[in-house]
Amino acid sequence: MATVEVRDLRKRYQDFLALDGVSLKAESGQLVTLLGPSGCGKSTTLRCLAGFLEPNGGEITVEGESILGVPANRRGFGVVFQNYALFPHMTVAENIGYGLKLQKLARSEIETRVHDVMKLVRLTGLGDRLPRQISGGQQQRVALARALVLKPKLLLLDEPLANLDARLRDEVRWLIRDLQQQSGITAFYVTHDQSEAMAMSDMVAVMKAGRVAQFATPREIYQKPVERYVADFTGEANFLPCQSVTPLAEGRYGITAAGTTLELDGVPGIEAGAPAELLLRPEALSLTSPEAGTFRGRVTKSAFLGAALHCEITLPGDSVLKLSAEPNTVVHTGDEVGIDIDRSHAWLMPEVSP
Ligand SMILES: Nc1ncnc2c1ncn2[C@@H]1O[C@H](COP(=O)(O)OP(=O)(O)OP(=O)(O)O)[C@@H](O)[C@H]1O
Repeated sequence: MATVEVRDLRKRYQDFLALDGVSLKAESGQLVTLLGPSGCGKSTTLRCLAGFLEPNGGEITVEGESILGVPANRRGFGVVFQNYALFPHMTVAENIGYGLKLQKLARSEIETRVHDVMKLVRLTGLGDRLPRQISGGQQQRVALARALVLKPKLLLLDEPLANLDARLRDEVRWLIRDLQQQSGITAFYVTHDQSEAMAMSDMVAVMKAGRVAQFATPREIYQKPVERYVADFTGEANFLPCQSVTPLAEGRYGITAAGTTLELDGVPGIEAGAPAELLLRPEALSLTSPEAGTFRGRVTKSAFLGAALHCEITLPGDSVLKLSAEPNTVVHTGDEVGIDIDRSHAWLMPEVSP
């Protein structure tokens, strides 16, 4: 169990600044996800944590003690990567027990621990197979077992599900989360998959070009993003430009958007008249009659998707809202409709340059 803190981490590759002041913290027993598009610095951050890369600035502490300068093999961390890197000539059990053998533990203890961890990751019965004789999902579970058997202080996972098909991803994802929670181990998890991040994490760091755009719980990241970049990266989103913004209280605003005046919550500190936009997640929107809606617009697209009817409504000023309606709703292209919004799911954000 360990509290891990990363403060103002900087890493330069030749003249390219890959990390430009990354700060985040994992409380003991938490799973913290680094989420972001390719190239934003997720793996670089994880490699600095693992000790494979030396940062150019900043600090990493475990239980308040700096670990910079401690070699990777002395950190006591478990590492699982997307390419499992199993030893091809060793059996599953030998792969899992390899680290314990290096620690020169007694054979009987190695056997017990390997047996226990194989049960935990549901590999019982496969101990004598070679890596090429088991499936991709099973190989990834071997990699996980190999890390867990060492009872690491910290588990570092870099896109561990990337090579698995959709069904296996789901299965291994829940297995990782279950094991991490049961063992109470602190973990950092790298992914570019938003749903994976939302489902598994205690905290999410959304990364943008070598920085952390927002560090918060999955719920906060989704419902209260600090800017469009975060909102876009964490799920379906509609954005409506605001014509006027008036701060009413800390984090509370009066706004006008698409001809409608509203009062709602948003990112604290937006100034009167500053450029701002309204985030409306699809589930915040429902169709109603033109007279009853918060907004009024015309249906420009509708498609039956089975569980829902997907609709696109164009508002005055040409903004488009996408929403899911009840599947038996009858609407036609060109119909005038009203849109009701659930204010608790509407959120005002400052317009930030990309
Ligand atoms: N050894 C290196 N030399 C030079 N540039 C590098 C090196 N490793 C990474 N970079 C660059 O640093 C940036 C961050 O890379 P990093 O691997 O941390 O990104 P990432 O968010 O993990 O991306 P991905 O999801 O594609 O793995 C990228 O622009 C990458 O091209």
